[in-house]
Formats: sequence, C-alpha cells, structure tokens
Amino acid sequence: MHSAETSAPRPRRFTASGPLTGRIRVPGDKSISHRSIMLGALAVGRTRVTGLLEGEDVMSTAAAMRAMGASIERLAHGEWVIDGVGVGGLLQPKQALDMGNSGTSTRLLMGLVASHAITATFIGDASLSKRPMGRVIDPLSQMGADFTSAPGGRLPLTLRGIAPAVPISYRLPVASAQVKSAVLLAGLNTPGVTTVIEPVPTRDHSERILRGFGADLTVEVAADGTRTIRLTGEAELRPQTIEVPGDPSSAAFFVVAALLVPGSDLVIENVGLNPTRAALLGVLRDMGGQIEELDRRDVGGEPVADLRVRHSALTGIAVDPAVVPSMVDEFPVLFVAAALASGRTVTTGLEELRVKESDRITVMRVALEQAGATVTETDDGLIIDGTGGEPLRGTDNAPVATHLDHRIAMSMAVAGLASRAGVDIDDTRPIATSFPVFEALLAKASGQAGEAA
Ligand SMILES: O=C(O)C1=C[C@@H](OP(=O)(O)O)[C@@H](O)[C@H](O)C1
Ligand SMILES: C=C(OP(=O)(O)O)C(=O)O
Repeated sequence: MHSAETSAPRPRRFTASGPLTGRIRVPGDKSISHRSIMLGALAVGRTRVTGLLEGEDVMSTAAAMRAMGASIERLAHGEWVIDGVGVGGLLQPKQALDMGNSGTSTRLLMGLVASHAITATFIGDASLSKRPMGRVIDPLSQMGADFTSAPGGRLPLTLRGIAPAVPISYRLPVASAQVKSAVLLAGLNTPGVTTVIEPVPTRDHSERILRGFGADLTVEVAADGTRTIRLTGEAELRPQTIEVPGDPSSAAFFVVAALLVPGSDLVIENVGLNPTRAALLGVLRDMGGQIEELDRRDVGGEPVADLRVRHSALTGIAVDPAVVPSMVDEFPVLFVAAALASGRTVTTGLEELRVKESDRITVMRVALEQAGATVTETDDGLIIDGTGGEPLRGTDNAPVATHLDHRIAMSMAVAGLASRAGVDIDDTRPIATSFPVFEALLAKASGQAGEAA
C-alpha cells in the first residue's frame, strides 16, 4: 500500500534556510528505474541494477512484475536483481495490480499486458484514478486488446490482452513518452514490426533500454524532426547490468533552490543529462542561472555530469513551447524560480500539465498566490511577474494543498526556502513517490534541521 493512503497527512512548514552548500547526490532516475525492472522481468536470465530509485512509484512497478511471475530482489540500497520470465511469459496476476500514484507504471504495464493472453485489473490512488488512460486504450485496442474501465477511460480498468496481437503503425496524437512506450512494449510480444511516429520528440529512455536489452529497434529522424521508431516483435531480450543515473527531475528542486537562496554554491553529483530531459537547465541559464556541468561522462548509456549551481539573479523570459516535452515535469519548480526573478516569465503549450498527478497549472497558480507571488493563469500556462529577488511573503492562513502531487509539494518546499514567513504544505507524504530522501538531502545541503509543523 502507499503511504499517502495508509497514514495521516504529514504537514510541514518549509522556512528560509542558510545557503545550500557542499555536495549531494539525488536518487536514480524514475523513468529508467521503471524500465529497468520491466525489461529485466522480460529478459531470459538475471538482470542486475544499481542506483535503482526506491520510490513508491517504482515499487508499484516491481510489485506488479512480481505478480506476473518475475523474481525481483533487493540486495542492498539501490542494488537489485531481476530474474525474467522471457517475452511472452508473463503470468496472469491473481489480484488487481495496485499502481498507487504512478502514471508511468500504469500506462507502460498496460502495454506489456496488452500483447500477452492474460487479464489484469489496474487500480490506483485518488490522483491516478482521475488521469486519462484513453490515450493508451486507443492504440492498444487497435492491437487487439480489450478494455473495461471507469467512465472516461479511467481506473479501475480491466485489460484483456491477446496473443498474437496485431502490429500497428501509430502516430502519437499527444507528445507522451508513456503512450510511445506503451505501444513499443506491446510490440515486444507482437509478430512483425510495430511502428510509432512521434512528431514531437519525447524522452527516449524506452528506445535506449530496448536496444540495450538486444531488441531490434530503429529510429529514423525526418528533416522536420519527426521520429519514426520501428520495433521488430517476438524479441528475445538478453539480461543486462544497468547503472541508473541520478534523476534530473529530482535534481531540479536543488538546482532551483541553490539559484534562489543567497550564498548558495552546491554540487549535485551524477545527474542524468539526456537531451530529452535536460531543457530546464537551458531555460534557467537563459534566465541568468549559473549552472556548470563538471566531469561530463556516460553512465549506463546516458550522458551524466555533476552540476555546480550558484546563487544567481534571475530574469524572467518567454519559455519556448518547443522545449516543453524535455522538461515536462520541471514546470512546477520553474514557476517558483520565475516567482523570484525580475520581470515577467511567460509559459505556453503546457496543456499536458493539467493531466498529471494534479492540474499543475491551476494548483501551482493557487499555491504561488498563497505564498504571495503574482501569477496569471491562461489556458495553457502561467504568466508570472517575479519579485526581482526579494523573498516571497510566505503563506499565512491555510497551507498549500498538494493534491497527492509530489512535484507540487517539493516545488512549494523550495518556495518556502525563498520566503519570509515560510510556506506551509498540507502533506509531505507524496514526496516518497519519486524522491524519498528529499527532506533529508535538503536538511543536509542547507544545514537546516527538519522542522515538523
Ligand atoms: O515515460 C516516462 O517515464 C514519463 C513520461 C512523462 O509522462 P507523459 O508521457 O504522460 O508526458 C512524465 O511526465 C513522467 O513523469 C514519466
Ligand atoms: C507525471 C509524473 O509521473 P507519472 O506520470 O508516472 O505519475 C511525475 O513524476 O511528475
């Protein structure tokens, strides 16, 4: 079960801190951790993973793959072994698969189940149960799978898979790595070639890891940037040894915190800098952020560096909507940076933020207003008039509502560090879905002991 459903809410006030200094290391990448477990569970033999993110979302994936026959064992912190069942070998789970808060687990596993002759029911928490699954039901139905769901294509959802499934060629109607990955994973146990056409590039971890496990996958890039990904099915996957790099989406909170808190000079080690994930750094640099990449190297087939971040005076900008997919989870914390910048920051093209763990446009507008920022909400983004480096007022009466959304909780924690009165947050439990050691690392970097409200 998931902590946000089995325990009492854990409110906390995040207050102004001393400078963030020293060196920290954020946990492993969530996207790569999910995929390592899924593909390890489909390979024949033993996959070894180090640096695995032990957050609740990834644990939901592990529990589901176990329920479908894989053996998955934790040896030490971040160190896991997975004995796979082979492509085509997934077993029918005996109980509903509890996806907790995790959209990635749900949508990618729906892809895997779709091309196996098994039936699985997917359930999730109140946040996940509001999120749209029609975007994966559509292509997977074309491949022959059958679905019963709550109204609007929502969880609880029962999927009857089919083997052999029908290979399709699918053009993504929405820029979503989860939809792309669901179709490719369904294609693994489908005879023939499954094709995904991606007009706007999204994170490419599935393509990289599928190739790493020995799948026959090609990517063709057209002059206009459209990517055509072809996967030959009935693949035999070879077990791998995987080192998961640090999660840039987790590092983002510390990057922004160090930029905002005067005197900060922080090194964040081992951060994944896959270009399909790293756009936040470019945007923050364009705003005047001092962010250096030290010791650029390759970890597990992904570019990685240590980031040195120093307190900087930021200036508002218009964020190019073309970069949205490469920083889709980082907008809540970018909004916090914008609230402290001088001048206006304009973001557009963020419709997808409305269907994440919460409606991240409205929820961040409300939260930042509560903390004293000047924010205007539009259909597809926020316009933020920053303080010019002055701390935010902080919340006074009600705490910020995080709506079971880890990224709202962590973003507003960062806002609290850059506020006069502190920012009260209604519940810090959701943080454990992606970044269980967030509060401990914050205490370490800022020399601030945890202050429970
Ligand atoms: O494929 C992935 O691992 C993810 C894709 C993104 O979702 P969408 O595909 O819905 O944009 C992202 O928001 C999520 O945190 C992880
Ligand atoms: C959107 C996110 O995750 P998921 O879709 O897996 O719930 C996220 O981590 O910000």
